[in-house]
Amino acid sequence: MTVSGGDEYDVIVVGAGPVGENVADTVVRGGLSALIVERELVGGECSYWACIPSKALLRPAAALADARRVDGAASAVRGGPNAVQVLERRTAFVHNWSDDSQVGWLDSAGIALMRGSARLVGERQVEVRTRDGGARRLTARHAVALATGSRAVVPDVPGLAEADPWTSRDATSATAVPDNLAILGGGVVGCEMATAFAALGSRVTLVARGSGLLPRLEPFAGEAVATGLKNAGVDVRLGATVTAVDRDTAGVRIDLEDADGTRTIRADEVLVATGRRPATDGLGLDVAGLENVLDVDDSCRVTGVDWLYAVGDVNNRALLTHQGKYQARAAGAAIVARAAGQPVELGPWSPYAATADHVAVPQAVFTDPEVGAVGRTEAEAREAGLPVRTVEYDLGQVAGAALYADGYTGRAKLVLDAERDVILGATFVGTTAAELVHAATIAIVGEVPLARLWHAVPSFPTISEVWLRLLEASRG
Ligand SMILES: Cc1cc2nc3c(=O)[nH]c(=O)nc-3n(C[C@H](O)[C@H](O)[C@H](O)COP(=O)(O)OP(=O)(O)OC[C@H]3O[C@@H](n4cnc5c(N)ncnc54)[C@H](O)[C@@H]3O)c2cc1C
Ligand SMILES: NC(=O)c1ccc[n+]([C@@H]2O[C@H](COP(=O)([O-])OP(=O)(O)OC[C@H]3O[C@@H](n4cnc5c(N)ncnc54)[C@H](O)[C@@H]3O)[C@@H](O)[C@H]2O)c1
Repeated sequence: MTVSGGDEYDVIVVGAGPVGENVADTVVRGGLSALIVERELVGGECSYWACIPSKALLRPAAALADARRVDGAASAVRGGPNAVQVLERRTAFVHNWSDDSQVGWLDSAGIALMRGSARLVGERQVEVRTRDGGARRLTARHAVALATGSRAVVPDVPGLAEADPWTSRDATSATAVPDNLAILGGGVVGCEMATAFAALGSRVTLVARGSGLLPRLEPFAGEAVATGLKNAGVDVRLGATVTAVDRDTAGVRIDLEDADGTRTIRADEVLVATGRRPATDGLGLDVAGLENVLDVDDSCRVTGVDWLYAVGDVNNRALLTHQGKYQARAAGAAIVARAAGQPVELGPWSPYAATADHVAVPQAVFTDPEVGAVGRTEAEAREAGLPVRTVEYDLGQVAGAALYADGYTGRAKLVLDAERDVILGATFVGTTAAELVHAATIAIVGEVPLARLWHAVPSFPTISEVWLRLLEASRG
């Protein structure tokens, strides 16, 4: 193989997902040159196989459910979503898996693109294997930023890998709806895909090994989502371990063990939704003296390697597009400042530090009911040794919620620092509840005292009035 090259850029970014794009954009805006290397599609997992297609699959059923919850509108709703049209709408949102428009954006932003698979081959040296079988050697004058994302984990269950399981990629790019779908994993992917495929007509069995769904969130969120899934016809099996999987001509056979003993379920497809790991295989990390775990500081610079950054899913800090893009803005700003020889202060809330990763990561889960959460759960706050008190409120008691949906059910909870009287965490569960989270994010990041929040008056009659009720409850 011939290695050609000699090209130099100020910054080389590996991976053109949302995070890599934002690192490159930030450094170019800061006056540096940048090349981004991408081996699949510009836009990454989020645009083509994750956030965008999953939300496109979920939204039609949510729109129908919204109408069904309002007397006077419900009678106009006949039947469920049209699966063929839903899949077509999803395909339109992912531009039929073409990245032409995102390539156009890179061009307009002044970011160079090289298609191929990149790996580190020396200090600030990257080799790109191009699709024509060639290889190019590139040099970064200032920094290399790894933004290679994450990969679905397929657990070591006998027969599972051989049974050709779906990962989230297969689910979000499905061209047909399986009659029977088994889902392993009760986290965000498992719950969202169970919601989507049940609405599209699959008989879904969701197998979770823990005692509840969405185990990283407040327990009441997982309980409400489990109830919602059961109401949608999903067979939710908690505390279940998959012991073996086998595929034959009739589909997939899954052996389970739970509190009631052993049993076998059958499905046309099995979706593995048991978490993700950083995509570092073949990246040449050994060249920088690194193992496969990338430890970074708050500017996302890799510990001990001053020219290397790891940003977004690949650093495993927060596997979310918005948080990865936030890291990208901090890392990009730090790269620009360091290139200019300016001091980069990484104290809390500096423009170069992704401080919010530690205290205020927001997440919206698009199940029915929706979940919006930010900051610490009560359990996390207690584990951190913080002085905790909590307030909760029934969202159905808020006038705006009652008007929004007949018989609205939902709940809100604030985790408070009992000494500083500031918010540490917030969780909202209910129809359209994820929209309530950003107010909590602002309060946490701003460390706004409850006494001052009292003056932030929510409009009547919006669901946001839950904030007033929570503050009233916090006054005892
Ligand atoms: C089903 C699903 C739904 C999700 N929904 C949401 C959501 O609603 N909201 C949310 O915030 N997050 C969501 N996420 C998480 C979100 O998708 C990720 O956090 C986000 O994609 C991370 O962005 P990234 O740029 O770090 O990585 P990616 O989007 O994975 O992009 C990495 C890019 O790097 C490229 N690459 C990798 N290795 C190399 C190499 N060696 N050379 C060249 N290129 C390489 C890849 O091809 C890819 O294009 C979801 C995830 C899943 C699985
Ligand atoms: N709306 C959103 O923001 C959104 C949507 C989807 C995904 N995501 C992101 O993608 C990431 C990955 O999602 P995910 O759901 O795959 O991971 P996850 O970590 O949220 O959940 C994985 C679940 O699988 C379980 N599990 C692990 N190994 C298992 C095994 N061998 N058998 C049975 N269960 C097992 C875990 O206990 C956990 O409950 C998340 O961290 C999330 O941040 C976000």
